[in-house]
Amino acid sequence: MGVLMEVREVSKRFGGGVFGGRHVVGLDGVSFTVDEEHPSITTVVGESGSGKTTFARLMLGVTSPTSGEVLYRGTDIARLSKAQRKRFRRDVQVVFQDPYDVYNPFYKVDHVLKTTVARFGLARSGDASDELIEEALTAIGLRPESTLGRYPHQLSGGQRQRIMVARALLVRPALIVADEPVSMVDASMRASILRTLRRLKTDFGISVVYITHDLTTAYQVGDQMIVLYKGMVAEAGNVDSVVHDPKHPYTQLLLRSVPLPDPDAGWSGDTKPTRPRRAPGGESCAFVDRCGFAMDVCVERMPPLYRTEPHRTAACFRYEGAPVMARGELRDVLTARAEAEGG
Ligand SMILES: Nc1ncnc2c1ncn2[C@@H]1O[C@H](COP(=O)(O)OP(=O)(O)OP(=O)(O)O)[C@@H](O)[C@H]1O
Repeated sequence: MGVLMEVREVSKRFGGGVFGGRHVVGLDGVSFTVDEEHPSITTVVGESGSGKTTFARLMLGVTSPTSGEVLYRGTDIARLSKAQRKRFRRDVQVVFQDPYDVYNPFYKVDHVLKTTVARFGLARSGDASDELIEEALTAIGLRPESTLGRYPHQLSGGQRQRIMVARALLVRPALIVADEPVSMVDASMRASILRTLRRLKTDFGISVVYITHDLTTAYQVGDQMIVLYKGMVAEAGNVDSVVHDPKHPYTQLLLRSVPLPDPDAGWSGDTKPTRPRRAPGGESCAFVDRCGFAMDVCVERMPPLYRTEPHRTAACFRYEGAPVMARGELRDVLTARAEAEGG
């Protein structure tokens, strides 16, 4: 027991190469921990290109960091032994944005579930396999008799996605990384899938990293939130306080553009884009060109993460005076909440 996964000061750059061309920053110095004893739902939000998918791919080990480490049970995932890798593949499951891609259109949906049972050796007989599959479908609110025996195209996008959640649940993972799981699903199904994600935590003790550009669903499903901007953490903390009292002007901007379930939810401050002030070639706050609060210091330096409260942090000079977080301390900010709540 203890720490299941740790993302430690991870950065990912694309391109550049040996000839020194321009590189693109996918992720920059992000730290994060998944604690096995205190399952939690962490939402990672940000607009297109903010680094959300890069974050997911790093956690899944399908891409490797340019610097920093991704650890699974204390071992760098690039250096797992065969046995550790097998366990990792089982412990950490993924649900993708578009479930249709995962299905083979020539096979009934049962196939994708049976393959998972076989791959992980979850059952000793066909009957035991069927039983497990039915259990998983029922647990996520699907009726096996109206789901099994059908082809992918005979089900709705929402049903296909829920089968993907059932598939992940089959192996009883410790963590599910869900990358935009409801963005292709209609509104009625969306709420039900989000409820299912929460039940994964409450009923099965599974942590979820929920990746989305949609603050409304992030608010509905998450315990804690990491707001990414241009690959960097702009703000992080527990979902309620981030949404009801956003600290970073970028989060405030994001919140201004979405209808929240709570109409009384206010936003502190007023962020209007101002004229670009970024110093050419200089290091400045990544958000300075869009920020209505930009000060001289924002053009001169990059803001560190300030720990505005024990479980909150924001990379913004407006909070100068609050303790500056040490490298990697983000995991403590988010863990502090999990500990405070006992899960
Ligand atoms: N394989 C790649 N090669 C080059 N650049 C990449 C690659 N993958 C991502 N990037 C760049 O890294 C940055 C972060 O991309 P990423 O896909 O992680 O963002 P995102 O927040 O998931 O966006 P979206 O919501 O559009 O999927 C972007 O600028 C993107 O163009």
